[in-house]
Amino acid sequence: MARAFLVVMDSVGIGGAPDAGNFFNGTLPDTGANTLGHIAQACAAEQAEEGRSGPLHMPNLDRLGLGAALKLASGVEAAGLGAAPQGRWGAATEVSQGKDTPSGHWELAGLPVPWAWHYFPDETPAFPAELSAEVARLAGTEGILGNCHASGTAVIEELGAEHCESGWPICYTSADSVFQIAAHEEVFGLDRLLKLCEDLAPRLHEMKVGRVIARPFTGEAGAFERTPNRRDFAIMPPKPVLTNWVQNAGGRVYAVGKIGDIFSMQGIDELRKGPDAKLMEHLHNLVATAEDGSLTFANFVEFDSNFGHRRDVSGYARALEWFDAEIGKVIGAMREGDMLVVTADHGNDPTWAGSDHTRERVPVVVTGTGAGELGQIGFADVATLVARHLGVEVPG
Ligand SMILES: O=P(O)(O)O[C@H]1O[C@H](CO)[C@@H](O)[C@H]1O
Ligand SMILES: [Mn+2]
Ligand SMILES: [Mn+2]
Repeated sequence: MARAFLVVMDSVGIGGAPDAGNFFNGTLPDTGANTLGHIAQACAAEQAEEGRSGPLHMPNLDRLGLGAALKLASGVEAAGLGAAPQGRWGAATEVSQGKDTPSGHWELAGLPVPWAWHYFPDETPAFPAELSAEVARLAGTEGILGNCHASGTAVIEELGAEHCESGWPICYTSADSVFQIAAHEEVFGLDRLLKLCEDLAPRLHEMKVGRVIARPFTGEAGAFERTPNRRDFAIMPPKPVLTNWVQNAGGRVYAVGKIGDIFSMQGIDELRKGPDAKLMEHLHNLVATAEDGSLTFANFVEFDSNFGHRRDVSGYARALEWFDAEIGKVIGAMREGDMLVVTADHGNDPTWAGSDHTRERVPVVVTGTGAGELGQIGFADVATLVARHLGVEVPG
């Protein structure tokens, strides 16, 4: 019987989005942004040599059609990519009006976002006065810090010491529809931060802000570090998605990584979390143990959070090469009747300006179901591919 493994490489876009000009990093439109293409080109030009060397080495995903998908999406060819595909492969275009994680994942799971997200303006203060006052009231503080667009690592460096002194939460946003709160795990308290985000979330969801994100950090001034206790309080998907379809048909659904948060646990039987290295162990275990009829839906976030937003090209390339080697082992362990789909949710070109996501097409490479070109498809076609493989009905 069939099993499906749907694996999202967070932010591994392949350029070519037809509406990239409507999305921005600061004042620069995303036109021409190409996460995988620009990384591969930098590697080939020996401009990504920290902790690795030479052309981007991703033989396993490339053999399935990763380089072919890149070329189809954006016309870009790069050394190290472009083998003759042995899997099914295509380039997917998003229709949801958001270049963020929930928009991408919901649409991959069959639900294009049916509303316009609320974004906060790139000015200081970024938040309306009543909202800031409400955050302070819920936190039990006299005010908030930040109140601006920021990179999360830069903002704790800048305001962390003041936060430790005053106890005021650091609130910031980005080009995504997010309200993020950074606070020191010991000084402010982790439970208190999580409670604050949870209490605040309904009000922000009402405004169509996609997520309230707790960003705990630790350490001393000058050496603050974020901890893995981040939590996203995301708006609920307004309709059933792939996870629900599979569950309703009697299949077990495993979520690995951020998938639980992104879908507010809708349609999910079991959640396994951790840093990406741990998530890969979970994926290997699930390939060995998941039941017939099951869906394993995994997100690997560190491409995005550790390297894309940080504009670290070498780091991103190292992560891609590690991931490719691990996926090679996953493929080797697959059984008859298994389908593996590897895709992405948006771009985050580390060679681009700013520190935000980039609007791009994404690769869709599939193994276990023969070879051939899927061509230019939509994100939601991924849900259909998986559902059909599992024999699950696609509503609507
Ligand atoms: O800079 P950091 O805090 O990593 O924030 C990033 O993470 C958010 C959620 O993925 C994005 O919207 C971006 O702001
Ligand atoms: Mn993402
Ligand atoms: Mn991100």
